[in-house]
Amino acid sequence: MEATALSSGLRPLPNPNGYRLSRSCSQRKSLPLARFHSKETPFKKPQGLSFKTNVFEQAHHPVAGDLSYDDTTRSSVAEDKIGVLLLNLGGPETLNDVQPFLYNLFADPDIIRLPRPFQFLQGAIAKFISVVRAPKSKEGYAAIGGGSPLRKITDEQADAIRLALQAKNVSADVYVGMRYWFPFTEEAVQQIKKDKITRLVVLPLYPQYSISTTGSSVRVLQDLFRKDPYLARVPVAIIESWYQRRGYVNSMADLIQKELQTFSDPKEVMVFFSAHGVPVSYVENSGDPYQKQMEECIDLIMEELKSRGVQNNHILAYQSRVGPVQWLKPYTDEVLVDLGKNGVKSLLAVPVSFVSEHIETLEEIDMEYRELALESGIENWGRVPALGLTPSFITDLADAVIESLPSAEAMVNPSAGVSEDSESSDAFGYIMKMFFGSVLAFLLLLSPKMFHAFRNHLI
Ligand SMILES: C=CC1=C(C)c2cc3[nH]c(cc4nc(cc5[nH]c(cc1n2)c(C)c5CCC(=O)O)C(CCC(=O)O)=C4C)c(C)c3C=C
Ligand SMILES: [Fe+2]
Repeated sequence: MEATALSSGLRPLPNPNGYRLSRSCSQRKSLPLARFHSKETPFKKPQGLSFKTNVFEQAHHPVAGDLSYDDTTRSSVAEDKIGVLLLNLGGPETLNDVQPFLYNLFADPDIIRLPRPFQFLQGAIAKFISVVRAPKSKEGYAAIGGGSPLRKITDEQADAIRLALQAKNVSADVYVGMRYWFPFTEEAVQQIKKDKITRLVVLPLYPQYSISTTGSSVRVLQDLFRKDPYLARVPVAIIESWYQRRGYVNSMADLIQKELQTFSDPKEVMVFFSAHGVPVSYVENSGDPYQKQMEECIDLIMEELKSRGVQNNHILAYQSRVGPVQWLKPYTDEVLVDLGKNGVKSLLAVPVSFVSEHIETLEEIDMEYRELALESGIENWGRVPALGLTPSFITDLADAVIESLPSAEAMVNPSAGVSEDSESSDAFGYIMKMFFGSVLAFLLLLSPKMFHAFRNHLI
């Protein structure tokens, strides 16, 4: 997989709604995919690539928490002003934010992937889907208190990582950059520049890499860095995935082991890993490593539990599908029904693709799936909390940051210079796109199948 140079050919887009617009798909160049790693094919750091690192080599570090700055970093790093940028999805903070948040999400060309000739319709399609889906989404957010807890939790995680780094003699400013809501990645990057950070570690809060999550956020970041002469020269390391780190695996195993004890007969409990899905085409056509990494992640957690004498049966299924395409299978709702039919009586749900509580744990798992499971014959239901501020987990993320510091490299080769925006703004083109886009959106709106597919989780 190569780290393709991305053009920074961005221009400001008109913003009729007053909220954030993603750039249009037509401005997009090919996405540099993550370096993948597996047990069979150990990851090797590619020669000559910049702006990415991978902590596979440190994945089997013996004990989380025993690293300190002096152990691993070169002396030149000591003079740096270190920044850590946590990347996350973001979530609507009020019900009024839901539709614009959904708009930002569906306007992302890494979420709705249109064939090139149709890419100019991205904005109109995003508008259509966000308007159609908003009522259903609002119901979900209303059920969990009127908004997403993601910002608050991520801010707390940022603070905890800062303190964990401090305890290891690393002084760092920790920033939060969200992809689809406040504080946006762009805001975080502006602050990083203002604070004159001279070495940056980028830590996406997704254990497994997907084009739709880490890939999308990193693409935005690369565009921002390549456009700015100061940022282009800041050494940056990106920790692309960290599901294989001992600290993460052990922390997950701790949570599962603890929760199993709440059942009257822990040995009989089916451990049910529920991961956020992605469309199958991501994996099969675009090489998204998400499914493979997810399966490896589950294996590692189960191996760890086994080594502790915990031998429960387990299963992995995928939740939260949207729209009229095939998503990774098996689907969580279908598996729950089958397990109930097949006589499983006790089930422990484990959210595994995300490290904070959010709408899909608090509403989809705790409410929708719990109800479905109980209706299907499952009698005893439990759910493992998201890792959140679990100390062993936070300490391990701090270790991952420290380990990656020496490998940070500038985004842009100084001799190559910084690319400038090349596309001039074209008002006529924009009006034409909006006109045809609106016509298409209107036609889509008239299609009951499309309406239904985007309004509900299920097709
Ligand atoms: C690893 C995690 C995630 C992947 C992969 C992912 C892919 C993905 N998501 C959508 C559509 C939606 N996601 C929504 C919310 C949402 N998604 C994730 C994580 C992943 N998404 C999280 C943590 C959240 C919740 C944020 C919060 O507010 O708490 C939503 C909005 C909620 C809803 O209406 O259901 C949508 C829509 C797609 C299409 C996709 C892959 C292509
Ligand atoms: Fe999602």
